[in-house]
Parts: sequence; C-alpha cells; structure tokens
Amino acid sequence: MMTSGADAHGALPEPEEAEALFGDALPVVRHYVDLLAHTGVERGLIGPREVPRLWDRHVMNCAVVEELIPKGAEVIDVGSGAGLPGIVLSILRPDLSVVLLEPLLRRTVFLRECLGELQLPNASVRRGRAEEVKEELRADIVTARAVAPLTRLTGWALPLLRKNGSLLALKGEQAAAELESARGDLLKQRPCVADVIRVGQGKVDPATTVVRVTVTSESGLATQPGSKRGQGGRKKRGRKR
Ligand SMILES: C[S@@+](CC[C@H](N)C(=O)[O-])C[C@H]1O[C@@H](n2cnc3c(N)ncnc32)[C@H](O)[C@@H]1O
Repeated sequence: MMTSGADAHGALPEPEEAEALFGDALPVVRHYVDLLAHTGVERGLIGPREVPRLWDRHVMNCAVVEELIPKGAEVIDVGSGAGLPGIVLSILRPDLSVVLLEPLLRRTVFLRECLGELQLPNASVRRGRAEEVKEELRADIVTARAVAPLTRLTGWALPLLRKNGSLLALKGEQAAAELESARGDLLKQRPCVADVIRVGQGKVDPATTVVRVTVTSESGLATQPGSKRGQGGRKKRGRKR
C-alpha cells in the first residue's frame, strides 16, 4: 500500500522556485514528493536523511534537464530507481514518452504504483538491465542519474539511441574530468560528440551538470530490415506504418 499524508519524516520544505518551475504540474509533483517521502522511505528506496532535500537536490535538480529534451521525444530513463529523473520528466512534459528501465523488482513495483497514483499515461515501466534490452528498445534520449561511471554507462546507453539521439547523464562536479578521461573509450563504442552542460541556471542552485553524448551514426538495429523499431518494438511516431 502506498502511504502519504501527514508528515512523519520531518518537514518537506517546498522551495519558492517550485511554482515557477512546475507551473500547473505542481500538485502532481507534490504528490510524487509525498510518495517518495513516505512509501519510498518505508521501502528503503530513499534514505530518510534525503527527505528534507527531496525538492531541491532530487526533484528540481532532475526537472531542469527537460531543457535539453526536444518536444515529443521518446525517452528511456536507465536505472530509474524510485523514478529520478524519469517520473519528474514525465510529469513536467506530457509530450514525452518515457520508459522507466529498472532491473530490481522492488523498485519496479514502486514505479508502477507511482504511475497509477499520479496518472501518468505517457510513462511505462520496463523491468530489465540496459544491456539486455538493446535489441528491443530505441529512444531519442536516454537519461541516467547515479547509475554507473561514464564509460560503463555509455556502453549500456549508446546502443539504445537513434542517430542524433543523446545520452543525458546527470553528474556531479567532476563531470568534465570524467568526460575527458572517458572520451577515447566513447569514440570506440560508437561515433559521437560529447560535452558538459549546466542546466537550470537561476532555477536551481547549484545548476545541474549534465554530460551529453550525442551519437552521429545509425544504430545497428534501425538499419536491419524487419527489425523492431522504437520502444518495446513500436515504430517511431510519425513514420509510415
Ligand atoms: C543509485 S540508483 C539511482 C536511481 C535513480 N536514478 C536516482 O537517481 O535516484 C542506481 C539504479 O541503477 C539501477 N541499475 C544498476 N545497473 C543497471 C543496469 N545495468 N541497467 C539498468 N539499471 C541499472 C539500480 O538497480 C538502481 O536502481
């Protein structure tokens, strides 16, 4: 059972900036924060010490990544955990189609319950590891936060991307150094360009640091005749069926 309501885990200070950031979506975001602070903590998905900083350090920090996602994009959130950043993005951007990819059953149960409670028809949950779904899933954007070091992460994420698609890896202060030491390996994995971007300036403090890796070649799957295309085998929207 999902629990929420009266706050048993300490105050949940909502930053003033939340209203401007989320607009009409704010009530749904509040509900999600409440689920994280209660059910998420009870089930061991969120550390109790994270509760007072759920808004700024987790939810808002993830939300600003939407600046880098084109309209109507298909997104895979690799290692979604309790839904960060995938659930936040699906609340904020109803135009997106988001797959929350997560191997651990306990977490996928929570994610499915959240999608039901928050009524998010533009998101779905897929239980699995990124390296296991590369023959099936394709996306325009792959997001990942706190999942793996960059070289391992790109090994999982780049095969999931369509040509010109991007991995958006939410990283900390060491992002630029991590990218520089990984650059040679990235190019061996798949032709790509990579940079470090700070998003959410003036909306979140500190701004969110993202390593963006954009692939410049077709994926193997997309060029195979008769192969499944798109998420879960769906053809990409707008293409002739
Ligand atoms: C530290 S948690 C981060 C969760 C969430 N992204 C966040 O920022 O709160 C890392 C998550 O990555 C998942 N994970 C680990 N290896 C994975 C893989 N190969 N493919 C997909 N997810 C993976 C774990 O199960 C876990 O939920």
